[in-house]
Amino acid sequence: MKRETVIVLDFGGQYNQLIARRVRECNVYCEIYSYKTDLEKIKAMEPKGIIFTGGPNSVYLEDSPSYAKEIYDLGIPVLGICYGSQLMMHQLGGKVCKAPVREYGKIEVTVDQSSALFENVSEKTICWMSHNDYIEQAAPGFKIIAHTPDCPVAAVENVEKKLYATQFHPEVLHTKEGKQMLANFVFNVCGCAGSWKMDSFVEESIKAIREKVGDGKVLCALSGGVDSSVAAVLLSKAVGDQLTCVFVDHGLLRKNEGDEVEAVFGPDGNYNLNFIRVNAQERFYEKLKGVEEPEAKRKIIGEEFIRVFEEEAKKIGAVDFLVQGTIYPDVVESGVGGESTVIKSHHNVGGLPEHVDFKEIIEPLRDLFKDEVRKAGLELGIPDYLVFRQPFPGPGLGIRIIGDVTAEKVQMVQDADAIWREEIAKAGLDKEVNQYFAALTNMRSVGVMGDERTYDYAIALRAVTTTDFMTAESAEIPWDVIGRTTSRIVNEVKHVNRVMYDCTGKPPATIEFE
Ligand SMILES: Nc1ncnc2c1ncn2[C@@H]1O[C@H](COP(=O)(O)OP(=O)(O)OP(=O)(O)O)[C@@H](O)[C@H]1O
Ligand SMILES: O=c1[nH]c(=O)c2[nH+]cn([C@@H]3O[C@H](COP(=O)(O)O)[C@@H](O)[C@H]3O)c2[nH]1
Ligand SMILES: NC(=O)CC[C@H](N)C(=O)O
Ligand SMILES: [Mg+2]
Repeated sequence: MKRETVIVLDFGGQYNQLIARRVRECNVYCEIYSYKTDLEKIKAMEPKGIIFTGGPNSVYLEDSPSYAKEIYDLGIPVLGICYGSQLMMHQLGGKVCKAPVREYGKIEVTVDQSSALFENVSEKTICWMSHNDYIEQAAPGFKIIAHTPDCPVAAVENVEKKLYATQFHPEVLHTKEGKQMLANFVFNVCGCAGSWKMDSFVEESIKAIREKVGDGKVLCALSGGVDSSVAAVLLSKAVGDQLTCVFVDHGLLRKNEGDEVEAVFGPDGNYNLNFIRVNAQERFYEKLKGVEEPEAKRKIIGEEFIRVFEEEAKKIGAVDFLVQGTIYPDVVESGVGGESTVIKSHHNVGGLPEHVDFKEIIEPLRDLFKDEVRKAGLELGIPDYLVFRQPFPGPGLGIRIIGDVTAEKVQMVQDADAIWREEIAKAGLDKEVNQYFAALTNMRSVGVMGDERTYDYAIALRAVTTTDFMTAESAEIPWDVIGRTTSRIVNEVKHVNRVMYDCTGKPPATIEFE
């Protein structure tokens, strides 16, 4: 019997992997294919259902991604999401145009009538929207099943043809009952049984790594962060002594971080690893001198990392494989996960140089989200305090200092960041807030301190709550915590005379500043 499969057709949305993941959470196997995939190929897979993703384009413009119209006549259920919903309406005779009011963020959606898609969903339900265009008129044969004050067509259905579409994104957690809606599509509309189970990820990965590596040598890029720690422990279980972990101190780490990582993973630490710490501060500062453009900075850091790994590999001799703790969000934001646009080149994906002197890069966590990586970490017996640490980006403070990077600026942001982290921990907020840090805006402004005029830098404080780091909300930190932090920073950190709190969510901002 064929394995029950739902196919996600990728039109360039940012959340495609989330859609696949929600389907997998229903115990239904799911794969993502580009919209450029031939209809015959899709038909041959005999999917139980097809989901069209969102995407940045406008369906009514020429050259926007489209698909063979026959897909709607196969009798296979189709769910269109955002761009996907607009495409379905556009192709089947509805009208899509620029919306008079664009919707962004959480919006209350009113369900107008019962539908297989909305079983067990409240009549008024908070959904997450992100669109500039809208469906002005549904296609003939479709019934409008939900709306919002600014969006007359928030969801439609054609029961007979098993076609469904939502302007909002059910796959993101901000859509309160989105999981239910996707489960409704998968079970009620596609008629899936939900008998597929994800095999034990850890076990399968260890087996696959052993097969690939054989008796070769492996270098693991270890930052001490969650992802590479999980990758390193996984690798060490798989190939033992054939593994060497290399930790690079590029001078863009948080205060005292180099020593802390060494204490855990080094010779006196808890793991029996071949561990090398490379102090590469000077060469990174030299390469970054005077560079302001964020993507240029990311690429320089990405390349320099690799050059350091290559040099270390040469010293060890005969190293074929480089392991990185890359996870899915790194891939999608770098714009290489399918049809999505480049938001920022993560140093370990889009920031990699063209030529890398290893036979192969192994990335065992590449398809997982952060919370899934954490689950794998726990399964591997890594202690809670390591598994639940907040993430820290590979390019480090290099992308938290807007504009050019200097050793003085690094010190400012390190000191401010240490104060912010200390105050957050003291207030007992470190478990609730998923990522928090200080950044150095490149802005200088006038202040007055001790009756003297100052013309100094502004620090921005950031704290966000999120589960998957694909979307995030600015955390509501009590004012007294922000106040205490502010006065400590301006008093204790030289050349800072102003502190701001970033209230923006993601989107429209991102978590990091560059
Ligand atoms: N300072 C570093 N030294 C060596 N490798 C690094 C360093 N920083 C990042 N890397 C490599 O780049 C990968 C991606 O970095 P990233 O910050 O996303 O992951 P992480 O540090 O492992 O986990 P976390 O997201 O929790 O910080 C890491 O998994 C690691 O392989
Ligand atoms: O290893 C990394 N290399 C990078 O180049 C990078 N850029 C962002 N991040 C982390 O990814 C998450 C999402 O960040 P953004 O909202 O800023 O894209 C957040 O957790 C960021 O800290 C990175 N991690
Ligand atoms: N998120 C999306 O899929 C956006 C679809 C389309 N570009 C719009 O703005 O309406
Ligand atoms: Mg990190």
